[in-house]
Amino acid sequence: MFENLGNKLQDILERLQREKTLTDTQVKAAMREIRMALLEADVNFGVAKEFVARVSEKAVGQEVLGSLDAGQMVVKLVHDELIQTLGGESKQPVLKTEGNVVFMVGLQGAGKTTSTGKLAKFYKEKGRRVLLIAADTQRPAAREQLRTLGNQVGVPVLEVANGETPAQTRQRLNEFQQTDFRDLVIVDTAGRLQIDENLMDQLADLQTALQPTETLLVVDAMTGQEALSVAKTFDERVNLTGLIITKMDGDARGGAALSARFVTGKPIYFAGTSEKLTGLEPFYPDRVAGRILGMGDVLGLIERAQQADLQSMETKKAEEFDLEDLLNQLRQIRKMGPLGDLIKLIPGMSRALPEGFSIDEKQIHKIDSMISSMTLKERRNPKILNASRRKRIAAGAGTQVSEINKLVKMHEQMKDMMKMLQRMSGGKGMGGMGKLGAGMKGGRGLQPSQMPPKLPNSRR
Ligand SMILES: Nc1nc2c(ncn2[C@@H]2O[C@H](COP(=O)(O)OP(=O)(O)OP(=O)(O)O)[C@@H](O)[C@H]2O)c(=O)[nH]1
Repeated sequence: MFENLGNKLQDILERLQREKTLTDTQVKAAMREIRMALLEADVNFGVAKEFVARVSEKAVGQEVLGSLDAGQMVVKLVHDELIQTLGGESKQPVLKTEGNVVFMVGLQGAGKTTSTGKLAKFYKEKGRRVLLIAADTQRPAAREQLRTLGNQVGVPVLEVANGETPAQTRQRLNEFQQTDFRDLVIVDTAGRLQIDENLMDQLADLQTALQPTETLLVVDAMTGQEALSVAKTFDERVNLTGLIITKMDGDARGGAALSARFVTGKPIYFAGTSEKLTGLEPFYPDRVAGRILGMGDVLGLIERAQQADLQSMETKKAEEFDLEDLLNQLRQIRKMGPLGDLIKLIPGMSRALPEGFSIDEKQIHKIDSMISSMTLKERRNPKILNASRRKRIAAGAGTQVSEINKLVKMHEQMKDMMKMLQRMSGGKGMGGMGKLGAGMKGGRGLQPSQMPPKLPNSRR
């Protein structure tokens, strides 16, 4: 997601940065290109127009033209404007101590049921007592899907029976609460392929009965900004409070996320980043803007590392990090999401990597079998592997010698990455990184003032 847009914006901005000073004509030309790049990424026309108008206006107002670091100032303006377009400050549902009811609405296939399961996991891990309600009576399989997700997360699921009235559902919820009190109830409602009156009536009735404190529209990023066209109708009938954008891990162009705030007027609370239950992240406009401009997302990386509970990394020094550790960590990291995504969170990496770069998950399996075919001594110091050992290990793992060579190289790169992270944590290992994250304005991400001085070098 955002890869094409990011590359284009970075190219335009890099060109500006190479100039000593900027003329009015240069800035205007760049703004036209930015607008084109946004439109090609399927961003709403009005959003693209306003985006460029605001950056241009500020560029004039701040007397960028003629100033010495004009290019860098434009980068900052674009970065700031991206943050604003994505919603400005990160917003999250405000939960009370008890009595929280979250309604999940959206079109069929948007990812409602999956996101309901993910939210249950997210909040359960925050100490909430969650109950799920499977209210999708249109599609019996959806109730079964939610039951399975509930089992996986370890939260109960109350299933709405066919023909049950909203008042009866309320009654059953009250009875449930008396025997097994829950402070957060998440309701997976019925979806349709298209908006239909009957569905809206049903949702509105259920809403009146259950009185949700949050009503979240789930939208599919792969559908592009078109996915947002339903928001108005949903909002008119059930008063949306926020959005969840799913399938941000796909190759969607970014139009939905970038247009969402402008088109719907609602904040994006969460982004779905995989099919797995762990694939849900609170949405941070500043971090996403940083990723689009190739500035990475160090805080996102730290959070994932912490969640993966990378115990040995806490104490290991980068130089000591060997293939045995890599094997253990890979098994942990795989729980956290695709490695290709993690690497792109490192500042500068999205530009440094070859176009279309991705890590095949099968590749990770292969790495696992390659390391498993080595002796402990070799895992500790892979540089001792001579040609014949590399050949035998490759055969044992069902792969080529070139793959073993790549693995040894990747190990070195990982050590470099760790060195960088450890330097940032003041040499305290990954354990210290949490303190760094917490120290950064409530861990909300890099602020514009903390931007790297230049955009990372392109693939020149
Ligand atoms: N890659 C990816 N796939 C997702 C994500 N969220 C949901 N999906 C997939 O999208 C498909 C549809 O998801 P569901 O949760 O069944 O959709 P729904 O909106 O509940 O659909 P109905 O119950 O039919 O209304 C499933 O295959 C999910 O695994 C995501 O963030 N990333």
